[in-house]
Amino acid sequence: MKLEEALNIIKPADETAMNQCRARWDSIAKPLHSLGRLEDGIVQIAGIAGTHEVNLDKKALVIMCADNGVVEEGVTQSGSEITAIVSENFLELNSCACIMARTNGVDVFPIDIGIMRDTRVPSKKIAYGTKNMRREPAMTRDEAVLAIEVGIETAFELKEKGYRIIATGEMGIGNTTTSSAISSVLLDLPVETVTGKGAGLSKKGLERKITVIRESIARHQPDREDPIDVLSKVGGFDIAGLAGVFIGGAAAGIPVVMDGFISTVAALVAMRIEPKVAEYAIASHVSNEAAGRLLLDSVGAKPFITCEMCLGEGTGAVAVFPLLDMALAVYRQMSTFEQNDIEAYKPL
Ligand SMILES: Cc1cc2ncn([C@H]3O[C@H](COP(=O)(O)O)[C@@H](O)[C@H]3O)c2cc1C
Ligand SMILES: O=C(O)c1cccnc1
Repeated sequence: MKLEEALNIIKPADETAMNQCRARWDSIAKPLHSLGRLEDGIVQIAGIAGTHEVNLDKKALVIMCADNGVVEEGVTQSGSEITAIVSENFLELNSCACIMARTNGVDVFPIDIGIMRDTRVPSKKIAYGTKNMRREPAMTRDEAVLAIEVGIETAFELKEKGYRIIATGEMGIGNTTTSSAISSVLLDLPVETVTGKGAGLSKKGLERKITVIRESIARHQPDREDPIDVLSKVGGFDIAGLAGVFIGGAAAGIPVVMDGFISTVAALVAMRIEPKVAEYAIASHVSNEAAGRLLLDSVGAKPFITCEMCLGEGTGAVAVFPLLDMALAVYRQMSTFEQNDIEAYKPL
């Protein structure tokens, strides 16, 4: 599906379903709103799915895998070759996110959207890695749109297969550099405020990373009002693909869970392209990366957990599934005030 077409079919979340869901929570024999954000999460999902009969039986984790040309500037501790190795490990479920997913009955879908070599990972490759953004734009505008459309297509495919919720993850050495560049431009914040150590860097390495991001932004002058311009000049295929998953989820009526720093940057890009996407994106945790909290605040999303995680791959997104499952079990099974012959609390 084309980007324009997807944007055109995004509807606001279903108010009736949300009100019915809220009424059910308020009828359950417990203090009002005492499961806090867990209740809000189920209400949000009801609005997205368009029914108060929330069902999260089938869950997917999409991991967009891609390389970043800017790695040749020494902004990471490990080399680009790690992207392909870790991405192929996803196929054997041999990664932190995959093990967490398997523990929770979540199916994993890694996608090679731009790894720099051919891999065994199912391919929707746009190119063999992006260009080095310090020297030239990371990708063309057409490539950025194509990568977004890969994500849109993926969300629709998963909906078609019966999945009820999608967790987002990524694998791409160098993608905290691109994420910081996008954050700095879209949030209009100094590079040093939104840049951290990523998968690990010395103090000197962090200084170099900040300089490289500053130089890349100065060279290309991405237009803050045009998120696709920003994505194509200083972004990556993984982030573009995930932005597409957020847009596709909104268009298909399926909730999409943000993971940490990189995934939330992708959600921010998607929301800047179409603000209605925010209603379909669910926060999970607060990344320990420098801009983790800042980004969540900027997209107006409240996380369920704070575990000081900063791993990526979708680990944080998958970590909230057991919480949502427990909330949903209470929502479905718990008896009401009326059944217990207790006078209901009145909403204030
Ligand atoms: C072995 C390994 C496994 C990973 N799994 C996720 N990441 C995480 O680290 C990368 C971003 O950090 P940076 O921008 O510093 O490269 C991403 O691939 C992210 O998913 C990993 C990183 C490594 C090294
Ligand atoms: O929060 C994240 O997503 C993250 C942070 C550092 C490295 N990789 C991922």
